[in-house]
Amino acid sequence: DDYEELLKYYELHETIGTGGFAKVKLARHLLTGEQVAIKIMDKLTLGDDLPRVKIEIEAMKSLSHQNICRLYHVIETPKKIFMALEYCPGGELFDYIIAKDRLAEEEARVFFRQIVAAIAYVHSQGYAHRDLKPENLLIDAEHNLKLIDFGLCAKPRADIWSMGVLLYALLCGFLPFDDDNVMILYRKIVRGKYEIPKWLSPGSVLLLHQMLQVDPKKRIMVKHLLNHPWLMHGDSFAVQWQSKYPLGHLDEDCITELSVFHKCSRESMADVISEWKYDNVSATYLLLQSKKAHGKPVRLRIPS
Ligand SMILES: COc1cccc(Nc2ncc(-c3ccc(C(=O)NCC(=O)Nc4ccccc4)cc3)c(OCC3CCNCC3)n2)c1
Repeated sequence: DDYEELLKYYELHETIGTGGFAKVKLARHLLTGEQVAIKIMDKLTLGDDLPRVKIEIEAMKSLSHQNICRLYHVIETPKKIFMALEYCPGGELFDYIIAKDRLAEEEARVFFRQIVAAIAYVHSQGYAHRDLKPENLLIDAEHNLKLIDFGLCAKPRADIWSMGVLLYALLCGFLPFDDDNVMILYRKIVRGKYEIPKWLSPGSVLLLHQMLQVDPKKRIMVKHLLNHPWLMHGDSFAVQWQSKYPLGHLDEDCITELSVFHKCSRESMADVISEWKYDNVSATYLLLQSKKAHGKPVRLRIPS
């Protein structure tokens, strides 16, 4: 059946989310013991969306960044597409903001710097996010943000306004433009007027004004956000948006552990990994790299 291949490498646990055309389940990768999110899509349900899904999966294979959920493994069967993705134990930023009512300016700044870094990186790879919202930003084990669910379109300008809405939600705990009636909501958006709560600092009010401009030409550009005074407040430095894990660089310890496990030379192991087939070798290498980044031993489990 369609799950046979998947269950060779993962043990499946509870469903952690259901989106439009996908279900996301928590799972554990057997060889490394690491938790992953398995995104399950049904080809029949996808219908005409299948080509777009394939394009986005190809795009995700080239997106490797500390603030973007990593793709580890793709398994395609007659009826299903499975994607093993980075699991974020902290859940959605949306729930985190609700639980805290709103974030202090310092915490909002740390998170917002990570959002700007992720978007600057996605743009540098020639993509734009289509659906920036607190539900699509997850919190990892080190309390860092990870961007998910890319709808890939080439309208980078659209992302600045969405980032302004996100920053407003972080600082205020509610949205700048909101209404149950979608026509009233639309009118509020094109009018561009929003409430400025008394707790907002003058610096944050100015930045929001620069991002929430109705006229896209008047909006601040991502490259000017990277060293914007509000983002640099305190002794911070400009946002370091480049990837810490460029695809070309392979980690020696992970190669060694994999070559010992597969009883082959380190050179041939490095060659196999560099093919980036997004099979179990890719998943095992990337999950070993993740273990190392989290201070865990770079070790594989002997299958029982
Ligand atoms: C602990 O409690 C909790 C509670 C909640 C979550 C977690 N953790 C947690 N970790 C990781 C994920 C995940 C990672 C990556 C991707 C992804 O990158 N997709 C990108 C992607 O598939 N593009 C794409 C490719 C082809 C076609 C179309 C698009 C998708 C999902 C997750 O999901 C749960 C959903 C639930 C609904 N809101 C969004 C998150 N949840 C944990």
